[in-house]
Amino acid sequence: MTVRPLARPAAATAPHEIHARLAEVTRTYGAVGGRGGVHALGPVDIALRRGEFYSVIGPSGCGKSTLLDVLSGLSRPSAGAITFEGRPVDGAVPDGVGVVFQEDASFPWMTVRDNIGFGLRENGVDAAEIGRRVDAALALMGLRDFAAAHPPQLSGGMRQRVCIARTLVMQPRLILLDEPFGALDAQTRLIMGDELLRVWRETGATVMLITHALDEAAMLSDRIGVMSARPGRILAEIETGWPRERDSRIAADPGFGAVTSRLWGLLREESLRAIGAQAPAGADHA
Ligand SMILES: Nc1ncnc2c1ncn2[C@@H]1O[C@H](COP(=O)(O)OP(=O)(O)OP(=O)(O)O)[C@@H](O)[C@H]1O
Repeated sequence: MTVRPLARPAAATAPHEIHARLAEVTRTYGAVGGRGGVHALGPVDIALRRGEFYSVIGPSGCGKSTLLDVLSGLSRPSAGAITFEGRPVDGAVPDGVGVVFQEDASFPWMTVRDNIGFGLRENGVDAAEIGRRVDAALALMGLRDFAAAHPPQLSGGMRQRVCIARTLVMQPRLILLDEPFGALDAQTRLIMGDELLRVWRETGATVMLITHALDEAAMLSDRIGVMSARPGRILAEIETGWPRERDSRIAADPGFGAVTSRLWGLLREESLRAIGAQAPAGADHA
């Protein structure tokens, strides 16, 4: 395990192809005339390497979702520059970027098959190609036997698989996930984490995962960006050094404890700061 502070010169990542980059990115909500508002994020610098699995952890309310929103193009940064495959990301989700959210975004009135093919139909892809891609996504996400079911007939984990499949059929080269397993029980989270690792390996996509779970970040990632309390900055980037062929059983690796303790060592102070900042005035005298 190595800790790479962001202050290192860019040459340190030279052997890696940079797939997406945030440079000096900040986001302030509700500022009027350059004053006031909530400074939610930054400045943040992240250089995502093509094909890596990168997770972001940080204290509650530090700006993790904001980071993902600006990187995806769903919202604009207040300052700084974002690029994907060398082109600026500016106010729209670029082709090649797929986003998965925590909340179940499946359409209950459509079958699983129609849910997964939705984006392709909207984009005017021809029926044969839709059929081919949906079949592949159903197989990849273990949903083949449920193609004709409707989401209300499925468990929470399976509904989230439908949402991931719906993103995968668009063949994203960068997959951004915001707490995708947050609503699931602990065992289902582990299984979904393994499925995500398999999808990552089989598609060769770059993945950025936002999570509040240290062990999830430690298990799944090649690198973990640790954020400060709001306004979130990247305090450190930790390389786990795991092999590409891995699953949740990596938690039994002798090095796993060192990764999680390093993460908690960085996060503990920040989490206390985040809670302190949210406590009502005078609460510590109560
Ligand atoms: N649309 C908005 N308008 C005003 N403030 C916002 C908006 N969205 C987020 N914020 C504020 O920005 C800060 C960062 O929010 P964000 O949701 O990005 O953090 P987070 O780390 O994802 O939070 P959590 O840990 O709860 O998931 C918070 O203080 C939040 O209240």
